[in-house]
Amino acid sequence: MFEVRKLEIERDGKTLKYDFKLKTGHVLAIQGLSGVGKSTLLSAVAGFVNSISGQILWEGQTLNGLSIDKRPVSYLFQQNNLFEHLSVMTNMTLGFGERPVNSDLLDQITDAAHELQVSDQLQKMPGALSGGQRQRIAIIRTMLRPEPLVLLDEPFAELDPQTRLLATGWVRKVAKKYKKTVLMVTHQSEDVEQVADSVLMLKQS
Ligand SMILES: Nc1ncnc2c1ncn2[C@@H]1O[C@H](COP(=O)(O)OP(=O)(O)OP(=O)(O)O)[C@@H](O)[C@H]1O
Repeated sequence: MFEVRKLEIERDGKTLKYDFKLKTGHVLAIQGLSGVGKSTLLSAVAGFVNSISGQILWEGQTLNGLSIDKRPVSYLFQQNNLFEHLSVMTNMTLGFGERPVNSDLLDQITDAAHELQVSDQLQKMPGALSGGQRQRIAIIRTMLRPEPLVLLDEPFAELDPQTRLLATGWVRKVAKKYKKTVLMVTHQSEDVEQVADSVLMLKQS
């Protein structure tokens, strides 16, 4: 179980409040108006933003006070997900610990890249990719990393409708296969239907 219990965060002179539970292995879509605090919630779960009160709990253990690198979290930011000085393939394999990476992981990356139609991009530098290609690379890396809790901030924003359908289907499939617990910010109701088990609608308090 993932639980956010009476969490309060001060931002921009406002107090943002969160309180919800999500079953392990479920995908939650987070929606709400611009500025309501969707990205702030993901940042707090990852440990980039501190709360003034409340708890974030994963499998009964509090994450409050744990440093960013100790949290069981894989995070796709809204922007800047790739290191520009490293090839796409090296970017893909960051965060998996062992070097050289094992052949199972390479197979998973190759299969995912094929499915999301970015196989031809793996040997390039990130600067040579389109926004939508970068986004698919970042989605693959975030989903395949070993951490059980996945945070996706508008992961499909730069994709055309057809590619979006491909990517949403893939995210759902991988989330279920590897029992990932996913918090996904999205403005699109199609994404919610394709990927999510439930919806959290944030409102200004
Ligand atoms: N780095 C920051 N420092 C201070 N305040 C911030 C920061 N980032 C966001 N805020 C403020 O926190 C509040 C919530 O912002 P947040 O980015 O979480 O909203 P959001 O729901 O994700 O919006 P959007 O849909 O536009 O991405 C807003 O009032 C915003 O101005």
